[in-house]
Amino acid sequence: MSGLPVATSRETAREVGSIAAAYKGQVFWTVVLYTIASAAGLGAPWLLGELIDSLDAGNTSTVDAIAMAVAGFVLTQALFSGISHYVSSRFGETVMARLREEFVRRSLALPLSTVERAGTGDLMTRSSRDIAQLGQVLRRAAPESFVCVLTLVLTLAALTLASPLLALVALVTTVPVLWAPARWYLRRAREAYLAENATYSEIAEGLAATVEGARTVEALRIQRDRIDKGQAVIGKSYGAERRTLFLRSVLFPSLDFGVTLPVAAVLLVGGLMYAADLTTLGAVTAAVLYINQAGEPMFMLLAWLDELQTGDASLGRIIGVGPIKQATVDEKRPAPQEHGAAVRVRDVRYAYNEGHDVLHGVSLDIAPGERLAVVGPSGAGKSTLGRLIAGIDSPGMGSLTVAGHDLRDATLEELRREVLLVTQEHHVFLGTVRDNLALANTSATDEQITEALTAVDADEWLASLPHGLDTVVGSAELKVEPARAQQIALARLVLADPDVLVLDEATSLLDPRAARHLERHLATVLSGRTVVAIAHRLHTAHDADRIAVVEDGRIAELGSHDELVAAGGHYAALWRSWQGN
Ligand SMILES: Nc1ncnc2c1ncn2[C@@H]1O[C@H](COP(=O)(O)OP(=O)(O)OP(=O)(O)O)[C@@H](O)[C@H]1O
Repeated sequence: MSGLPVATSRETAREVGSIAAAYKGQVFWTVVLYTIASAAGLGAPWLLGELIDSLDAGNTSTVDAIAMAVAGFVLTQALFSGISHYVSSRFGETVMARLREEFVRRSLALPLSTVERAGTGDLMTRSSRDIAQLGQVLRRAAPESFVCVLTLVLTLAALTLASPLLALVALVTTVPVLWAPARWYLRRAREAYLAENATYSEIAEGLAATVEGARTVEALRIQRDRIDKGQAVIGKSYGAERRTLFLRSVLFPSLDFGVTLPVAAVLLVGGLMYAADLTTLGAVTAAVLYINQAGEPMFMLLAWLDELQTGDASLGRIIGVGPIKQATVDEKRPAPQEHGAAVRVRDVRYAYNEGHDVLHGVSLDIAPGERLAVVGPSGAGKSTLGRLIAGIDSPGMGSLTVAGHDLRDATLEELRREVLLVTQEHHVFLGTVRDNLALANTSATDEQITEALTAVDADEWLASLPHGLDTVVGSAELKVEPARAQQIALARLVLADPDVLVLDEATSLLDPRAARHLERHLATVLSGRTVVAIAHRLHTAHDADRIAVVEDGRIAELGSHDELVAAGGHYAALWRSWQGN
């Protein structure tokens, strides 16, 4: 199982840039408000230095005025900090909403085969844990880090004004001590957090598979095996968590040291300077207060770096899900005037695992509106061919077009309009019958939904429901029988009304008589659409315009029922044994 892709650091940086550009106004006001709040915080130490110098000079008349001014600065800082927090939280929530919506769009635009290969656990973890982690970064880490940087720059400027020499002492004792551990940490953190998050996906995937397959696990008595597998993944996750914990346990003590050292150095050098009459007591006091004040943002900034790293890893996982393929107005293809599209398959090869082709150069032309049945032994490659025609997988070699278009270039909307696949697996979502059917066509009226259910012989079932289309289905109490779910899936197909339909054993759960009745009824409703019907029951083949017999990944026979029976090949043998049964 291969996980979904993760965006590179450059791609996440580009995404952050595009978010900042999209919310210029909010970013601007957040910066302005935080700058005012941070600048106001610098007034008090300066004034306290002034106060000490005045008292040192025996002047007490300015004490009240300075105390009032200090109170004014403190109040201004508190007020603007509050407003800044409010503005940045709103900004964070807005961006989160945008990212969540984008994540859903990206996930829905993923090719089914990609989701199948990645497993649902990865998507689930990205949509829950990663989004929550990113929310924490946007709401707190990003604005707080910004405030820390701003406060540090302004504090350094104020410190330089108070005493350039002491500012130099502070810089010399801080930067090298913090630089080395921060650099060491940053070089390792992204990879380590990505690895940690990937293990959460694996845990979720394993749990989801065990829960979904609980019956099979019970039947095969493989509980121990599932538990062992779960524990192995948890062990891996524990290892990944220990790695990030190790990184943090090196970073944080270094930060503590790097923040305390300059205070001691400035006190020492400032004391010596004062003793040598090179500075005033007020300047040393202001310098020490500034450095002390800078300690907290410095420590916080490096601590937030940790959060920013996890946020970066989460953003990479969220936007890495895939680009959103949207047709521009020019690219949009005109809707076909008539239903039914030609399917052209040319020398198509396909392998699930490299080097093991399951289709060995299939070529096939299906005319618009033709019904082609595909028959053949189990494992011959019929479903694989169906998935390729439906655009779920792309051919490894060769070309495949529907109405002249290569499905690889199609947007999700175009794909939906052009070709749909119905297999034996169907899901009935918890909701009303109407909601379940309108999934295929959100603008469908009640009348159209009823007609679609009639087309698949489910009209009597609908009439028997206590609240008709408003009846809620899909929960444990209102479970829909698998055969009924198959009818619902086919009714969705009628509502979606694509040009090409691929039916892979789509009526296999119905009894043969009901299946044949449904297929004939459906054929009338869908007349004119191109249909590829993969079938085990040969009555489907008998009713089709042409039949393709697939054997060992190749088309072994192709022709109408009568032609193939007359030819006396594999199909004729199959038909004889089917009739015998
Ligand atoms: N997801 C997959 N990963 C790997 N191999 C696969 C996968 N799906 C199918 N195969 C293999 O590809 C080959 C063709 O399978 P396919 O399902 O297309 O055959 P089929 O003719 O539809 O069989 P059936 O009638 O049993 O459904 C088989 O050997 C099968 O084991």
